[in-house]
Amino acid sequence: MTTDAITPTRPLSSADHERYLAEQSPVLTATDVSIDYEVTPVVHAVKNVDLVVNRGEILGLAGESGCGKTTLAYGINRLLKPPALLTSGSIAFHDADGTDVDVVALDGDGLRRFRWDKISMVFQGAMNSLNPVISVRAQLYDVFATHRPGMSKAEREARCVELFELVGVDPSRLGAYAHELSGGMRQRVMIAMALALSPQLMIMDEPTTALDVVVQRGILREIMRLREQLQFAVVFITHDLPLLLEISDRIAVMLRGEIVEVDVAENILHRPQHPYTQRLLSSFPSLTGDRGSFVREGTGVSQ
Ligand SMILES: Nc1ncnc2c1ncn2[C@@H]1O[C@H](COP(=O)(O)OP(=O)(O)OP(=O)(O)O)[C@@H](O)[C@H]1O
Repeated sequence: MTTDAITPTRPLSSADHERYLAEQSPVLTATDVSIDYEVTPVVHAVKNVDLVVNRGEILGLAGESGCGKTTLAYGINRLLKPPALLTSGSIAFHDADGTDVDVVALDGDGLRRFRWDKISMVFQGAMNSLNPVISVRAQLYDVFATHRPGMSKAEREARCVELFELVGVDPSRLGAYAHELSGGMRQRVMIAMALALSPQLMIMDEPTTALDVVVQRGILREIMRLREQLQFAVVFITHDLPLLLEISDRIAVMLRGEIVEVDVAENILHRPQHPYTQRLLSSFPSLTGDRGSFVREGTGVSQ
């Protein structure tokens, strides 16, 4: 049997997963989301994805490079640009104030207000996307000027200090320019910016991949501590499954644009259902005790 032969109408999951879902309250529900890149030939990057993100959880999104993780994240946050096109689906954001926001219908000011305020994103390679010619303080001030125009200068400064303390950077570095900060610090600053408006959901796309393991660990611990303290949900995207198993409440596994399995992390590790999940796990010998073949032999997606 090949993984191609398995076209579930919904991702594989377990009773534990259903129980977990039933006990949580969702912050975001994506239904039947499909995204194409309108190039020749068309790339069907995301195919009929259903995904629920619960308030305060860390949902890991796993899958090899090119499977559509980033495209899905951009779709959820309405950041797609041509040639990418959302061809089907609905995305509902369940605000803490009790209202539901139809994310697909947002535009103009409504969309600008929604992004960063409700859902923020730490992009792949974000640490290189700080503006090099203004201080990090000025960049944080910009976020407040756009989204919290009523804030006084003293309030902005106090919030900047608070944010730096939250992410473990000495507030004395607020006046620094990007090139004066280490990679790890820049990434922490990006996380501070993503936290600036207290979003209910943060999407993190390979936020620590470019960092060395010690710095990476420090930042991951910080993210886990922060989400406990501040109660935001995280969609954490990476191809690093062992890392996801450590930090996630649930994990969704993506293969060629589809979510093929979603479950609590414990079940993904010990009782994976889908052959691709099993293969992905076996490619990390440290997880299974066996020698992995996935990476070594490049036997990625076929059985
Ligand atoms: N601008 C584009 N034009 C055409 N195809 C694209 C474009 N951007 C991405 N794709 C294709 O869409 C598919 C999904 O890409 P995407 O970047 O979402 O995957 P990913 O899982 O996030 O991978 P990575 O971890 O490498 O970022 C891939 O086949 C990719 O080649």
